Amino acid sequence: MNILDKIIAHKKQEVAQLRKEVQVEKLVKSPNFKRTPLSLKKSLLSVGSTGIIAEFKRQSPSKGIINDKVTIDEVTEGYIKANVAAQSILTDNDFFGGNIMDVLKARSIQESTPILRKDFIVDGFQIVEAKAIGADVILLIAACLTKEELKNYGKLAEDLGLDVLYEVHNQEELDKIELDNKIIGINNRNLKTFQVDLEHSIELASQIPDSCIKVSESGLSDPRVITGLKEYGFQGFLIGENFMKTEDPGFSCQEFIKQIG
Ligand SMILES: O=P(O)(O)OC[C@@H](O)[C@@H](O)c1c[nH]c2ccccc12
Repeated sequence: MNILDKIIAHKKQEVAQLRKEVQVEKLVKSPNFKRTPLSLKKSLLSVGSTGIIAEFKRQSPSKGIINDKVTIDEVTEGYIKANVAAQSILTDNDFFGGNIMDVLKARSIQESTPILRKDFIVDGFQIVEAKAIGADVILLIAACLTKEELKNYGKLAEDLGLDVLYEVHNQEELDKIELDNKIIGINNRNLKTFQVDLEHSIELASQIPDSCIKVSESGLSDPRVITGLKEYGFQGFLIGENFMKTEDPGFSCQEFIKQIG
């Protein structure tokens, strides 16, 4: 079994258990559920957007512990100061060391910048939960969902006012998505092998219509690469480890953004 299959199998059990413990009605009553989510699309398209989606990630299956010292509060403040287009926060605990409290805390600190709840969505419950914890955007990973699931979960998110980042790694996955006005993230990292390949992403980008926003994800650590990717029509850049592996991720992000210009 590859790591992605393992994570998904685990996630399905986790959500089944959660569904027994938490009533959807309770989520709907939470204060954050009433807010109007911020739009990732708008943020990425706004004039002068840095395009950087900066991630809070303590650990990962491919890298082990990345940073277990910094707090979500200080990193959120640093990323906001750096003028990121959005924040991405991992909420998977078993493989990435995250939790939903991180999103709740970040939301209580900032109300200006979209928050992506980064998890492996396998159930509509997680989408309702995303809204309840104050997230603005969810991730749908094409590698682990069927065409119907992508459509139905996309629709549920949209009905709740949440934006969706659809993640693909190859043509087969891209073919599962209805490509109109969507935000498409091309993951440079193969989630099954952890191999990172930028070339492959650039090729795939040419298969995405202009009505979509293109986001390049993973393995980005050189500001010059961002400038290059912009020429291929990318408007968003999801960066985690390059910031998180430093002592002060917020500061690293500020310096990085200064270098893109
Ligand atoms: O840390 P990196 O290499 O900059 O990558 C960030 C982000 O793209 C990566 O964490 C990611 C992309 N898609 C995912 C899906 C699940 C968990 C994590 C991810």
